[in-house]
Amino acid sequence: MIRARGLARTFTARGRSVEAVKGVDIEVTEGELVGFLGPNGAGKTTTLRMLTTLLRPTAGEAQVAGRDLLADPVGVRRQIGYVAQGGGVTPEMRVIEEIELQGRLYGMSKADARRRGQELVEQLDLVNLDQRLTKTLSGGQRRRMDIALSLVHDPKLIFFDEPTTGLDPQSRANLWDHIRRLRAERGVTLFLTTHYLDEADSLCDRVLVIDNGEIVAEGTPDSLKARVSGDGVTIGVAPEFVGAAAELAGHLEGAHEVTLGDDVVRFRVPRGDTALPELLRHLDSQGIPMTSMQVHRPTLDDVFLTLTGRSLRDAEQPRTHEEAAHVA
Ligand SMILES: Nc1ncnc2c1ncn2[C@@H]1O[C@H](COP(=O)(O)OP(=O)(O)OP(=O)(O)O)[C@@H](O)[C@H]1O
Repeated sequence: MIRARGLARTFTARGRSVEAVKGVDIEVTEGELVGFLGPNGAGKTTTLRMLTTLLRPTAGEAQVAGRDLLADPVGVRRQIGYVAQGGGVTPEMRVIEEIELQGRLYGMSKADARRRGQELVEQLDLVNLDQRLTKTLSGGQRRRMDIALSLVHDPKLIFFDEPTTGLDPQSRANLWDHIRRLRAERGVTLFLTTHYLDEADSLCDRVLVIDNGEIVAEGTPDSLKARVSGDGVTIGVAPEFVGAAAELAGHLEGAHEVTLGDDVVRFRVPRGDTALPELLRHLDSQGIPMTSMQVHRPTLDDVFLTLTGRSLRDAEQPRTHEEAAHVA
């Protein structure tokens, strides 16, 4: 569905060059739900805008939905849907009118646009909202309408730019359900950007991690997490036993990163669930009581930390609006 090679974009802002995307390769197969994860300013939106023909790459090439991005941008546009961040709608228009208008813009007859509008309001749970003015919709309802708009021409590939940014947890969960259903019921391929770790983890089949314009990792959320060297284990022991307990922990197979606290020992092992009983036996045999234990499975944040030395949360940088305003 998507095959990009060496896709790059450099911006020139006030004589300064910003390499927003530094030659990325992207492969997405039909029916996949792929997440593009990275901190603010990593290059996600720029990549998405290139793949959706809104921005011309400085270098590279891509096939998107079977069309050549550079040679046939109009063909690409016909095949894809794009749900932008806060896409523009007419505030004084009713939801159904907005969707029907979109159908008309795609060349549908009035009757076809009406039929399609009905289908989509049903599909996206907008039936009771279809006569509302678009400006009165809540954030989550608005996102559902944006999705309906992007689906009017029945695209097989849909791009979402940060679909749930700014939504409360309940609306986010609701939107995830809609996104999952889109894939299950319509078999569409989905490519979304996000800086939410939980979104990438629970929604996406596969995740591409981008940092500073480069893809630093890719794989299923589980395989990425498996690359982090093991589970994090924290055990509690009385302060006088910390040294001895750390020594025992350090001898477990594959144990590393052993650190000592006042009354805790932390370490990593390939499998926390099998290492803990073994450690418990060793502690018992030395008469050391364990007061607490915790196994922390690696998260995508641990993946990012391992790859870049920074936490994804710490890596969040405020966007340089000033730069964006001065594109040469
Ligand atoms: N029009 C522009 N002119 C100059 N620099 C730009 C422009 N657009 C983006 N950039 C810069 O390119 C880099 C990547 O930006 P991009 O918007 O692609 O990041 P992002 O990962 O989508 O971030 P966010 O999560 O904030 O949307 C940033 O350093 C940004 O400041």
